[in-house]
Amino acid sequence: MATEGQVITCKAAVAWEANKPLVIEDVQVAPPQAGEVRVKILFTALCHTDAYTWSGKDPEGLFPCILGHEAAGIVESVGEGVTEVQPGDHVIPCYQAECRECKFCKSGKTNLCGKVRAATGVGVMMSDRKSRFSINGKPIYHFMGTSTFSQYTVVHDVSVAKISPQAPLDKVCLLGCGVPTGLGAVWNTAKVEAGSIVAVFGLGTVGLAVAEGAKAAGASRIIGIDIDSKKFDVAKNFGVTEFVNPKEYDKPIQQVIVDLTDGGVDYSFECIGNVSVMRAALECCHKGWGTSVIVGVAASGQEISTRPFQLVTGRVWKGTAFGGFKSRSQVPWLVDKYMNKEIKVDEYITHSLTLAEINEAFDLMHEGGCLRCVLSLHA
Ligand SMILES: NC(=O)c1ccc[n+]([C@@H]2O[C@H](COP(=O)([O-])OP(=O)(O)OC[C@H]3O[C@@H](n4cnc5c(N)ncnc54)[C@H](O)[C@@H]3O)[C@@H](O)[C@H]2O)c1
Ligand SMILES: N[C@@H](CCC(=O)N[C@@H](CSCO)C(=O)NCC(=O)O)C(=O)O
Ligand SMILES: [Zn+2]
Ligand SMILES: [Zn+2]
Repeated sequence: MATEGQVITCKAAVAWEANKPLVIEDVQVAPPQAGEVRVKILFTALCHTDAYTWSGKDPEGLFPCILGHEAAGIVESVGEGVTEVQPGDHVIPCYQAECRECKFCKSGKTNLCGKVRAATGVGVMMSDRKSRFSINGKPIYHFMGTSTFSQYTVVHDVSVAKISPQAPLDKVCLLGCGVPTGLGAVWNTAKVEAGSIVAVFGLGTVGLAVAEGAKAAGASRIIGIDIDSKKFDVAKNFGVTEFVNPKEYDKPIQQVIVDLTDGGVDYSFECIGNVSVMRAALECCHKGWGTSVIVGVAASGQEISTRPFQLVTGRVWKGTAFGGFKSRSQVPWLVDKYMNKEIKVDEYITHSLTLAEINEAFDLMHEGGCLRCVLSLHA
């Protein structure tokens, strides 16, 4: 049955309130307006940023909403003026847009895009500042411009990457967030050189992708730091060469790393979202040149601090969003790299469930053995 131009009623997981279990609801998804694309989501993974917003600690968190931002699907219909994708195209929604026209996109200095960010930060679409989701007439907010915990979603055309139709959507959904973030933090943000000593704080999906990226960049030592020793075995497969569990030391962890590395590491990455660890990650860097990249997302109200002397003496503090990748241009390239077996994806998937089991999937995220759980939306 043709659905183009019609309201679609489908299943979606709705976060009615912070921290309350998600509820599978029948949701009405309006047709895409000018510059918008309606996507049938086939597979979505869960990222810790979904859990963060759901927890109520995200200053941009609005309820009720449909979370989810690491997914893959097929274009169902497009609004007026959309030229770069058409129904049937295989796509990955991109929470970091790329319009190629705004001041950010044209700067050549950042992957951030300003075209739709003001709307996606308040859960609506740009053209009329309204949501395309509703339940019996009550609007439900979008999330990160993606809302992939729904069988159908509407995204801006600048927020969707067309990918190879050969790519398995149940795998490449991961290329919507965590894996590119880690790889890009190393390749684009830090620009790690061969022979570097690297420290990775937090060995979840993002930290393991940092390790994978550092190995590909030719790092000589990749030190993985995690308070869960169970992470260490699996981390070896992603390139981690040595492990440190801060719980096993009395000294501050930055001192432990400095002592292990003759003065500090060349590059460090914080992949947890803990502001004390962010400080340790900066302070374990080598005097004169060590660079620390903040990847983890810290809760509303949290602030970072260090002695300015740390920066005066040459350490550099940076951050990264989506690993600095330009989404629409580079996600298809990452998909091709996966298809050519140049980057891992399958190895990060530890669990597969259905949309109806989404609350169990969130519970799994807090267990050490879970990296990414992929949900099938139409099973
Ligand atoms: N900047 C971006 O664009 C971007 C993109 C994706 C995810 N993120 C953020 O990156 C972070 C990591 O995401 P993830 O999915 O890999 O999370 P995760 O929870 O799977 O991994 C975090 C790891 O950190 C470890 N850990 C927790 N506290 C620690 C401590 N004090 N010291 C050492 N290790 C500790 C945990 O045991 C776990 O292994 C999250 O904050 C997420 O929101 C940021
Ligand atoms: N609303 C949050 C922002 C959190 C944040 O920093 N998000 C990252 C992506 S995390 C993906 O898992 C990001 O890309 N930030 C840049 C942007 O949002 O434009 C908060 O305010 O804490
Ligand atoms: Zn994410
Ligand atoms: Zn732009």
